[in-house]
Amino acid sequence: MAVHIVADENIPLIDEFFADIGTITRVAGRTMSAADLSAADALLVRSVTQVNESLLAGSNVKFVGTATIGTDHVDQDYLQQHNIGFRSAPGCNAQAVVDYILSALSVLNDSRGQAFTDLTVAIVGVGNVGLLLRQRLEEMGVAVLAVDPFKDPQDVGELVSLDEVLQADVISLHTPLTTDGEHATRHLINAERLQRMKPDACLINSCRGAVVDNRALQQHMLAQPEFEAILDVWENEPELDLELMNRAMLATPHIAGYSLDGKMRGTEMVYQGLCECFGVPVRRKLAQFLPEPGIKMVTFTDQVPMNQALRTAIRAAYEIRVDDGVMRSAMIRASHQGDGSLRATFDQLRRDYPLRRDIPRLKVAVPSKCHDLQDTLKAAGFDVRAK
Ligand SMILES: NC(=O)c1ccc[n+]([C@@H]2O[C@H](COP(=O)([O-])OP(=O)(O)OC[C@H]3O[C@@H](n4cnc5c(N)ncnc54)[C@H](O)[C@@H]3O)[C@@H](O)[C@H]2O)c1
Ligand SMILES: O=C(O)[C@H](O)[C@H](O)COP(=O)(O)O
Repeated sequence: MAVHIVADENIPLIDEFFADIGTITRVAGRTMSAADLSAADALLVRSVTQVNESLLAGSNVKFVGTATIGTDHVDQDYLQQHNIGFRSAPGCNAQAVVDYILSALSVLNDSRGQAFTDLTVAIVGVGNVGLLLRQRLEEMGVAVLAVDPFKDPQDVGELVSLDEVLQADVISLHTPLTTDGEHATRHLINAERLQRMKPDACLINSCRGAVVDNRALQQHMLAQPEFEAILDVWENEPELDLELMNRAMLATPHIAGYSLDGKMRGTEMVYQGLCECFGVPVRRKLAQFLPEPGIKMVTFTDQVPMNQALRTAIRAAYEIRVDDGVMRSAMIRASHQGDGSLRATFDQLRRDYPLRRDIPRLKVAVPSKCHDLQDTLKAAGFDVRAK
């Protein structure tokens, strides 16, 4: 049976994984409509497509795959009620988000003349991303506080209350966006909780924009000039609050998870789900398509101070300041153009995002006598070679 697949044009390796399963139609994810699905058996999306009754009613879609970690754009109850198979890509780009946070912390440290180990970092949500971040930071010697009402400390390490977490130097958000129940995360960080943070705390949001009340954050930063925000995600994307962007220490267009490795892993995971749903054998594996990294090795030839070596290695793998600079200049240009330019520019920055690889793909050569440096770089996830 040939499966007709409608796929977001921004999902990589669609032909490589799916061409021998059926026919493929690529459409723009942001503007996908019910008309695009008239002949579809399977739908593959990213986070910018709202998958709900108004998209699916009247279609013959039997499987929906989202090549993303987040699932807040998918009405899973509707899928279940209509017997439509579903697969997301849990953890696919967790490593890329952790790399983003490490690069962000290295910039924060530079601006404050601090080392990684001078900070207490709070992690809100200890799932795939939060737990990997916790492991990396703790092994690097950073003090970590974590909160997660749905997790057992036996599985994810010690947990504290949200009140305690708000006292950390850095608060990094890693929850899904949820709107129901006692622990709903929409506006989890609101004016009152911002008030309870240290005046010079740094809030990092790389999960979903609406987990933070963006207006309250902007006002808080106006009143507390020492407070820093590092923002990858924005309330009402692709709308962007330019005022908030201008106040943020680092601003990026929802690309924390955009490593090649993470995106391709996402495609492989939905491919496996689609094969299972349609009873097709799994013939393709990510390793067939993942290229070798361009930068082969970073070499430290002599004793380098720990913080400097960490910063150099992290930024050789991922330099957040480049993404920040590209976004600011594009958005400022767009703000002088007509209606809709900011939205279009936000999406364009994401569509044309340059190639980036995960930290574990970068080899780092360290003199064999520098044991502490070797250990710390391994803890940060690098492929360390003693020489
Ligand atoms: N910016 C990006 O490019 C990017 C990339 C990947 C993921 N994300 C986002 O990051 C989120 C986290 O990713 P993940 O893979 O770790 O998801 P996950 O589902 O594995 O983990 C989320 C964790 O948050 C916890 N949680 C839920 N409500 C909470 C609350 N009120 N307080 C504290 N913890 C709470 C859950 O129990 C869970 O452990 C995703 O949902 C996605 O929206 C963004
Ligand atoms: O949820 C995720 O996996 C990430 O937010 C992902 O990077 C979103 O990317 P998009 O689907 O919007 O391209």
